[in-house]
Amino acid sequence: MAICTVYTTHSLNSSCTISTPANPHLGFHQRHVVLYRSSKKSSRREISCSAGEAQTVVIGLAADSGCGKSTFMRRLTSVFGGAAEPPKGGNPDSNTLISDTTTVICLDDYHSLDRTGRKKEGVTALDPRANDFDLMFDQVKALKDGIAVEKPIYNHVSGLLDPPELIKPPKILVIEGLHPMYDSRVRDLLDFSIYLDISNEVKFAWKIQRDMAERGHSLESIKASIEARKPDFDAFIDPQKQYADAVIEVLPTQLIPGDNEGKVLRVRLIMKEGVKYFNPVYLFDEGSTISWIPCGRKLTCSYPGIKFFYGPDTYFGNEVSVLEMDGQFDRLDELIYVESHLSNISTKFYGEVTQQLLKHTDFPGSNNGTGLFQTIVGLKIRDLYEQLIASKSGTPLAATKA
Ligand SMILES: Nc1ncnc2c1ncn2[C@@H]1O[C@H](COP(=O)(O)OP(=O)(O)OP(=O)(O)O)[C@@H](O)[C@H]1O
Ligand SMILES: O=C(CO)[C@H](O)[C@H](O)COP(=O)(O)O
Repeated sequence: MAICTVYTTHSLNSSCTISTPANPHLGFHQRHVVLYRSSKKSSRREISCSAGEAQTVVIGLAADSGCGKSTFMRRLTSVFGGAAEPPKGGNPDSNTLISDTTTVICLDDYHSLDRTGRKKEGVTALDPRANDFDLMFDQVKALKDGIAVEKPIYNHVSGLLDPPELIKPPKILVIEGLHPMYDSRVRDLLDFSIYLDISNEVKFAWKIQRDMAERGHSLESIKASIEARKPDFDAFIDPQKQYADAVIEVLPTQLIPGDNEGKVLRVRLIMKEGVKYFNPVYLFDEGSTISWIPCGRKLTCSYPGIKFFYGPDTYFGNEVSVLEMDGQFDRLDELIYVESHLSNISTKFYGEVTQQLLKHTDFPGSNNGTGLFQTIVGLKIRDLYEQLIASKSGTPLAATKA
């Protein structure tokens, strides 16, 4: 029997106890979750429990708002099978998504200042002063150690901090949002990290598409909101990319000179070398530098065509491999031709990448490098998870993958 700690911000005047079922995956039996409150600050309380050997695998996904995190999460969850849903019977405005294997928590829930508070203090949500990194660290660590937490909820509808929700330790915990790699304590808990690096031109085009077409915002207000966030984005969000194991960089195409419409994209998958359980994907020949135009007999390409690049590089002083795709697919089923020339993609069967993309043609970016690379990173995360679990249980993994 070990002593475990539950971290909570729950606003109850008196303490109460909830029995929770054992978590079979972790071999962990948690006796009680204790909800209590002594002050407005987060509190911790020790309880009796027995912890098993296995741990939750923690993945960090960083990006600015409106840069495709939700879309990426939907692709990742799909790779593991099963749908991701908000906690059943909970707050309808919860930001959490739970599936059989993964729980995705949104780091907006660790805003320490609500909308009014930020306005009063004159800070944006990107500013570390508007976020509670102590609680974020305590709770991610607790979940990684197999301990349930009472996580706050930031309500994007009301702009208020709602009463917390119970999060049980999943097999894979994804922490997504503005700051998963900002605090070194939280960063050290990550088994793998991803940064979605959307260039200003493309971010603007996506924002217009969503906020103007779907949410009725004016062009001026979209421009003003991007400009207002930019200094804090540059200071606190963008620097996190130096820590990421994989970066998906989205830029305007180079196939159409002077294009800044953001419709045709040049997408780069930057993969750090030497990361445990992560072998970078390569095109044709590992370590070579390759430029490939696949358009011809096996791939239909209309203007402006498709161009791939693969090669070694350095990124913030780290050795990386870069795989790049510029352009878009006319026929998604023909992606199999490209897939068959990629190696280390961690598929379980021939054509799995193509199948995943065909399953979700309605997701934004399915016909270009954003969808292709998000899907590949999803497969690499599945592989990393399986290798981590096998290494802990001492079971060798069957060598099957492409
Ligand atoms: N790969 C893509 N290609 C084209 N447009 C995209 C792509 N990914 C995202 N978008 C656009 O950006 C919008 C936001 O995407 P998504 O909801 O995935 O981002 P998010 O980072 O989760 O946003 P938020 O943090 O604001 O909830 C989409 O509605 C779409 O208009
Ligand atoms: O950058 C953001 C992350 O999604 C949001 O702007 C932040 O969470 C504040 O939310 P809201 O604008 O709903 O008050």
